[in-house]
Amino acid sequence: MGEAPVFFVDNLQDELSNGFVLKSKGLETSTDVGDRTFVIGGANNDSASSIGVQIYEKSTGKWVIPTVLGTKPKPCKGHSAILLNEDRIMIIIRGSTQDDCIWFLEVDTKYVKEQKKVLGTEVVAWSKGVRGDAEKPIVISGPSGVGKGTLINMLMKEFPSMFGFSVSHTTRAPRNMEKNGVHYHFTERSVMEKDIKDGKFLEFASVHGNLYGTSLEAVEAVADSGKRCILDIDVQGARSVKASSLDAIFIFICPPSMKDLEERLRARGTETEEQVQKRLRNAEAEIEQGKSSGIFDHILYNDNLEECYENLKKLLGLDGSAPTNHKSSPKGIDLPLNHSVSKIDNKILINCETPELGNASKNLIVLDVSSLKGGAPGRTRGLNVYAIDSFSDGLNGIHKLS
Ligand SMILES: Nc1nc2c(ncn2[C@@H]2O[C@H](COP(=O)(O)OP(=O)(O)O)[C@@H](O)[C@H]2O)c(=O)[nH]1
Ligand SMILES: Nc1ncnc2c1ncn2[C@@H]1O[C@H](COP(=O)(O)OP(=O)(O)O)[C@@H](O)[C@H]1O
Repeated sequence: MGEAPVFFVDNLQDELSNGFVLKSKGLETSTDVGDRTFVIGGANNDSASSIGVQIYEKSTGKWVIPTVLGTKPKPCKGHSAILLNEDRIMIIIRGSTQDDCIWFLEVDTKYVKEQKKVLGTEVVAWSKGVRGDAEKPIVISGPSGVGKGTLINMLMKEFPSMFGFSVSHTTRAPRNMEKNGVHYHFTERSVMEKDIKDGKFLEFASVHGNLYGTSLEAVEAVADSGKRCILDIDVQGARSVKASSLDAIFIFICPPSMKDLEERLRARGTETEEQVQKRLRNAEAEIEQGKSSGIFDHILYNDNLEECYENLKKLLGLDGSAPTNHKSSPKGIDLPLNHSVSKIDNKILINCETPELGNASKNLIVLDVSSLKGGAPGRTRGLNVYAIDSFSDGLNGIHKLS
């Protein structure tokens, strides 16, 4: 359990500093980042704010509507905004569900800067805040027919509550047993190319003559289910993920020999002769990349399937020698609609008015943002939350919300 924050409740910062002032019936905030002002919120719609983003450039006096990447928070009854490290704005949603109240609007992070270059427009990116350090996603690559799918299915079957599969998009035609939305999102090339242009993909690549890609939504859907995300992607995709801020474990699966690989690919019976030849031609280069590119943390040889599977589980700390370190996703925080927000160093202090106990009574929630990890396009992890039950007669106890 981390050290509870040491501070004195009575020297809270004035609530009116940058970003805390709620405008237009509390549904909009404005936060200055350098010479730009980020106005977050939106038109009132059934007394809920659509959480839009507008940027006011002081130097030009112009308003800019940025491209907004990532899944944004649901419409809400208002929010507080707190600038962190000049590159992201923490948003605390009022009156939201427990696990949906902390979000980060990234305005100048590495990922946003990259996407600005790719898209050629002003960009901001949403990243949902999650508590604790969930398990890193797992990227598994390897030549066609090596056994990636077989090994992943074994993991998902043995640990159904622990792992979730990132369902890729592809322009490839479905195989007999493949279901749309389960094995892949089978997609028209024009649709996929538009979504890529709109920044909806974490990575994409042309593989064996078809387009494949991992949408941000696919990764987030697994994270939201509280499971550890498994991505089955090619070496090009692994290279892109490695360069992104999605902190993952990279595993390359090698065949015992090219002869074995050819036998397996043919025995699977899912490709035409031409496709088999193309995949085998690509396999040699992929294996070379897998071994020498430095992308992969681990290289596993899939000779005997059971042995390879045991080695994979050992890599993931699942071989029974260590307690399975699967942490059930911690609960969110119970934020009442009425709260005020202050910041002291890396501590965000949320004063929760508890009218039912009279105005004198206050609960304090402290968010420790000193060890944040990850961020868009994935989740922002490492948020530590403490609750301090304080009544008019002084502090009544500090405890970390587990
Ligand atoms: N970059 C990238 N590669 C992918 C993605 N989904 C699948 N692939 C890779 O595309 C290649 C072909 O996949 P598939 O057609 O299912 O054939 P398989 O490898 O024989 O199972 C494999 O190397 C996959 O790892 C993706 O979302 N992105
Ligand atoms: N260790 C192994 N020994 C023999 N056959 C295997 C082994 N691993 C997988 N296979 C078989 O090889 C074929 C390709 O496996 P698959 O999981 O589809 O590969 P990938 O997903 O990497 O293309 C399948 O028919 C599978 O049953």
